[in-house]
Amino acid sequence: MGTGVEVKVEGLSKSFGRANIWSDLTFTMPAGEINVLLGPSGTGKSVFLKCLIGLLKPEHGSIVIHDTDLVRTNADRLYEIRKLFGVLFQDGALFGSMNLFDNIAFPLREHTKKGEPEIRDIVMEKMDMVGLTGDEMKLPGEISGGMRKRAGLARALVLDPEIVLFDEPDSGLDPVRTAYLNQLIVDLNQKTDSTFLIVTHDINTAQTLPDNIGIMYHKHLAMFGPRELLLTSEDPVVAQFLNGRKEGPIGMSEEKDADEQAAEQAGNKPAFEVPPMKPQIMPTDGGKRAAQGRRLDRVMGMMHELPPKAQQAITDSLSADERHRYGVGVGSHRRH
Ligand SMILES: Nc1ncnc2c1ncn2[C@@H]1O[C@H](COP(=O)(O)OP(=O)(O)OP(=O)(O)O)[C@@H](O)[C@H]1O
Repeated sequence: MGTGVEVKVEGLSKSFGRANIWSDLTFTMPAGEINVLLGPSGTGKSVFLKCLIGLLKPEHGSIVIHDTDLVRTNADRLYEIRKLFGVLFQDGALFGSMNLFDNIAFPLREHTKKGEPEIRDIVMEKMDMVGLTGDEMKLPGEISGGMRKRAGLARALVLDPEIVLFDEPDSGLDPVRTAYLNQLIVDLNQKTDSTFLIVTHDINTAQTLPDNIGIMYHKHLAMFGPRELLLTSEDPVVAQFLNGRKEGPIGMSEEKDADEQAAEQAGNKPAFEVPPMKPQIMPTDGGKRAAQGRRLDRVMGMMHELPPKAQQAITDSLSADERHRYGVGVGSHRRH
């Protein structure tokens, strides 16, 4: 399996005709980390995923992967770079007439010169990874939505992608299936060390799965950063979205109008307390993901730039060894 790669987005803007979707997106997804992108419906999250894989072209800005700017590169290089991506579409996007084995084998037969014995080994390995061993001969119509997603995930992984994009992997799943899928995503990230970007509307997923969170709002990226920064944020948009509240600047049609906001403020609602952070989902085997170690170095290096609550959340998450290694937490009474 290849390891993940950094994705650096700078000053990215996209319009359709005169309708601007978003402007000036600037953020970096660190190599191998799990990133979640949130935002009200229609803010252009899917459009962003399509820009990443080269299906849409932004008018301004750059997306740099392996020193190549996808926005400006030539068609041959774009074709090569696209092979680094695995994509899990919302419904799994499986071919209805093909059994799961053939669906999952499809990218290998299309894009590689591998022989059938090798293809079989790879398909069986990926089916095992997503817990579908024994279901090779089933048709997509014969299995549950959760299984279709896992089959789509196996197919997204067969070319050993360095970047995996998930478009609402939890849509249409019940909370228990979503919990299993999120655990699977963490375990896969541990195995592959690929860079993951997950678009979701599920708040629990956003609170427990990612290393980093981004929120699209009002045609721009309201905030992107380590989970501790966003999950402790008192920024009205970020806190409203991450806690699924009705009160706040986001309304039914994205933004509340001035009257709605004034009425809310006149109601003298008590100030909203950001609830305590939920712990992040850890790999099943009790080990760590390679990205976790790299991320810790990274966030410890940016501590001084973070607000006190985010700093505290990071300090609280450290093990005794880590506290010792980074020389922090003296005087703190929390123990791990
Ligand atoms: N090819 C296109 N041509 C014109 N407009 C488009 C095109 N694709 C998307 N849009 C518009 O871009 C906007 C953002 O759409 P997008 O599907 O990316 O939103 P989203 O944030 O993914 O929404 P949701 O959370 O509901 O899936 C919408 O207004 C949509 O109509």
